[in-house]
Amino acid sequence: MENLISLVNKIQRACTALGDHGEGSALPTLWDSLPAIAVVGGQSSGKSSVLESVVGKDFLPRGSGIVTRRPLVLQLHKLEEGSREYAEFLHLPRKRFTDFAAVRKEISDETDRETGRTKQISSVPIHLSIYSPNVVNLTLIDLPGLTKVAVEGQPDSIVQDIENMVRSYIEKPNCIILAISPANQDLATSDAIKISREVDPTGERTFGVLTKIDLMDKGTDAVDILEGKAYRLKYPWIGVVNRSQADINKNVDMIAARRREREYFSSTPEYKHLAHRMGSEHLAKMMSKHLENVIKSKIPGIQSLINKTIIEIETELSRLGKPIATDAGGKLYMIMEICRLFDQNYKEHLDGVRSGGDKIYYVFDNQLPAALKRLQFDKQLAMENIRKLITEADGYQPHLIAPEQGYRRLIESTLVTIRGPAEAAVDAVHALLKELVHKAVSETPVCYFPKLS
Ligand SMILES: Nc1nc2c(ncn2[C@@H]2O[C@H](COP(=O)(O)OP(=O)(O)OP(=O)(O)O)[C@@H](O)[C@H]2O)c(=O)[nH]1
Repeated sequence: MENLISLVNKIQRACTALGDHGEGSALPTLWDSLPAIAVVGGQSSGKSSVLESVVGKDFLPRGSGIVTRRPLVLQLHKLEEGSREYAEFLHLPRKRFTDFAAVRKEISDETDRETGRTKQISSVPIHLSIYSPNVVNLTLIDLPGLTKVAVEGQPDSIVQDIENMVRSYIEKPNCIILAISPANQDLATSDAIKISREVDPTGERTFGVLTKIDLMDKGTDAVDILEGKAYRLKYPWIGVVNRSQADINKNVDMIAARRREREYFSSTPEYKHLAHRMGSEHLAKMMSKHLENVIKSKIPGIQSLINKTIIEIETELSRLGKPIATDAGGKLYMIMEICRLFDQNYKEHLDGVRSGGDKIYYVFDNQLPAALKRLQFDKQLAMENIRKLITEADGYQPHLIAPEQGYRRLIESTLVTIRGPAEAAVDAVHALLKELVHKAVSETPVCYFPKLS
């Protein structure tokens, strides 16, 4: 079963390498059909903290304002006990990061590379794989935090842009939504619950996570929510207690934080009875199990989509013809070869080896003579007209030998009459030659020709 998640991880990486980020990709998109878990929530709701707790490592950029500005596809791979943990980015294939502070820096730098050092966002994801004995196999997508107002340096559209980006991920039926809401705020105002209700009204694929339980006002607790009495979702709510800002400042490590979280739930009287299904470790295990089940149910569909895509791409490849040589000599040879093949086909069409050349003969043998016959030469060459033209041509001078000027005028005026049919014949032959060029192009096996108009 664990292999299923790794398999989907590999397919996701292949999609990104091929530029498939879902809708809008040039190729048929496979990305959209792969199940994934997207983490959504308002800014400072605790998304990064949840992700770090699940991984058990400090590795996400922190700071005030908007920090996550590109989707982060985080693939967790479980290693055998005792193995050394490391991280890898898809955009830096052969580089292993063992220092997680460097991972954090690379996420920031890579975000800046795409968006510039502005506070803009981009929907092109960063792919990070973490290999560790302390993780479960899981793929999570961290998305920018939903916000209500643009801060300085951001366009007014940022609020809507973030919402659109988040929506584009979570509205896909294959997306499992991890909706993060802070317990110290009224759930009715939770951005995560609001947006996930819109895209998943039945709650089939939404998991509610309640953070900051330790920060609730004295005398209040989250028992009603965690027991599913208030804000019922299809799956039970999971409460977590992440590191506070003071803990982060004091460099409290994640393992200690997880231990403290366990102790918090098992020793707080209100939550004792729920302790077995609370906390980041439980969250990670449950999401991994759920992801596996979803993948299992989607495998036949994914398989048939891959097969269909392979067939489509192979057809496209064979339509494109032989691969093009990379060196100048090879390219020149290929161009000459294509020209030669085209030339041969075209000539065969004209010569009658292939069809089409006979239509040109028909124009001269039938169309043009028929049109000429329809002209009224009788009127043009009537004695009366000839006499008039000849007389007018010489003016007051008597013609001595032959009325040369008159003959010329007569021939010129007759030629004007046949101009129309002659031009129609030229146009017809031109159209036929173009048609033969198209035919010869389509019959030339290597189709690298620019589209002929
Ligand atoms: N005490 C306590 N503090 C928490 C908890 N969860 C998060 N925090 C603190 O809340 C602040 C915001 O948490 P983050 O994890 O950065 O929130 P975020 O949603 O990723 O924020 P953005 O990236 O800005 O959208 C940090 O100072 C955390 O230490 C919690 O369960 N308990």
